[in-house]
Amino acid sequence: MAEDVPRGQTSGLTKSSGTQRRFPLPCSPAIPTMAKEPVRVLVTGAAGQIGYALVPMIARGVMLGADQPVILHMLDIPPAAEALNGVKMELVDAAFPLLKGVVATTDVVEACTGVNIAVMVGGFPRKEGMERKDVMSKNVSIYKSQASALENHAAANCKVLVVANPANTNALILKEFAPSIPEKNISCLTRLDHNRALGQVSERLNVQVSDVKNVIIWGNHSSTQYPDVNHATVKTPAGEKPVRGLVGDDAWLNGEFITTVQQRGAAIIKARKLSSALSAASAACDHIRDWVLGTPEGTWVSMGVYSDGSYNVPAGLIYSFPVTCCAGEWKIVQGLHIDEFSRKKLDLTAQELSEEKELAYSCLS
Ligand SMILES: NC(=O)c1ccc[n+]([C@@H]2O[C@H](COP(=O)([O-])OP(=O)(O)OC[C@H]3O[C@@H](n4cnc5c(N)ncnc54)[C@H](O)[C@@H]3O)[C@@H](O)[C@H]2O)c1
Ligand SMILES: O=C(O)C[C@H](O)C(=O)O
Repeated sequence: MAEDVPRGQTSGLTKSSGTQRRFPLPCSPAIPTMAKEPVRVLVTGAAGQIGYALVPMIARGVMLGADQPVILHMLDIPPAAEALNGVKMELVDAAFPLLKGVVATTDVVEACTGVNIAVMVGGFPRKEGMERKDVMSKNVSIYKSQASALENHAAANCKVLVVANPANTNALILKEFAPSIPEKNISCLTRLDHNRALGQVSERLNVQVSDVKNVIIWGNHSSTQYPDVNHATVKTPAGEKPVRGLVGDDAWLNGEFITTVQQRGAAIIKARKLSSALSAASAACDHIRDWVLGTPEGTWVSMGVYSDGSYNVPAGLIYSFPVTCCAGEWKIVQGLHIDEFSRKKLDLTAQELSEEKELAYSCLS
């Protein structure tokens, strides 16, 4: 595989018995620490706007940690090859200490070879006035063909995050056409919606967003998603308090709050004439970081994962659930009370996902 290691980025490293050791530097601890092996991270659609926001975050350690070296694999299509090369040039110019190599290619096999993490952003974004279903036929066929490249060439146990819309259904198609990738390794991004819900609560209560936790996004990354605050809390000097009690306005929480989060993607498109990018890239980092490094004690996050029938969500859909992560594995949070209002919303978004699944298969036949 052609791989360029940015000049000067291996200084201070030497090979010893197949492992890399760091020379003691003036400010380093007396006992030299073992440098970690680089993790290979694939970003498809890397010349696009999410890609442009995402690759520097990964190279800076936002996704995998400040001590984790990475090798970036960037894929785009031939018309974007020159722009992709420009992104690669900028990565070299940024001299990121953690970045140990860059593979920039339009060859899907080269891009997928040996990757440990795959962030699938490549595809056609929704434009103003388009519904997500309009981008379905273009995108599901991409995910069908990239499924086999990942299945055959990625590292064993590669973790896959699908960002491109329709994210849940693209992830489902990828799963179905890559049968040897364990279903627990395939997910889609609803962390952006989760973060949007945290942001709305924090603005409404005028509290730090980092003090709000355990909102839930149920279902599809679409306008049928259900942002649920029934179990969410805010850290206060007097302990953790339920969001519902602190807000004290059920009409807002059951109405405007939900529609604001559901429609936030469309609102960004209306304002920017482009879909969200920096927040999507940041959420993709949050998603992978928590999956790989674990969620904090007592905190859950939302991930689109393969339904096992929990909460009576039909099995066989990629559906967003509250999950906790530990040792690289996610687990759906069980036993949460679902009231009648919520039940209807969980079912409605499941219904849309079943319809999308049918439509996706009809686009592929
Ligand atoms: N899940 C989420 O929360 C979320 C949020 C925002 C955007 N999105 C979606 O993410 C996707 C990317 O958005 P963007 O704004 O970066 O779009 P963009 O058009 O700026 O970039 C997409 C890139 O994908 C490339 N591409 C197209 N087909 C490809 C293929 N077969 N293989 C590899 N690359 C390919 C394009 O050339 C382009 O560079 C869109 O589908 C968008 O709707 C999802
Ligand atoms: O809604 C969209 O198409 C854009 C994106 O998925 C978003 O949520 O910002």
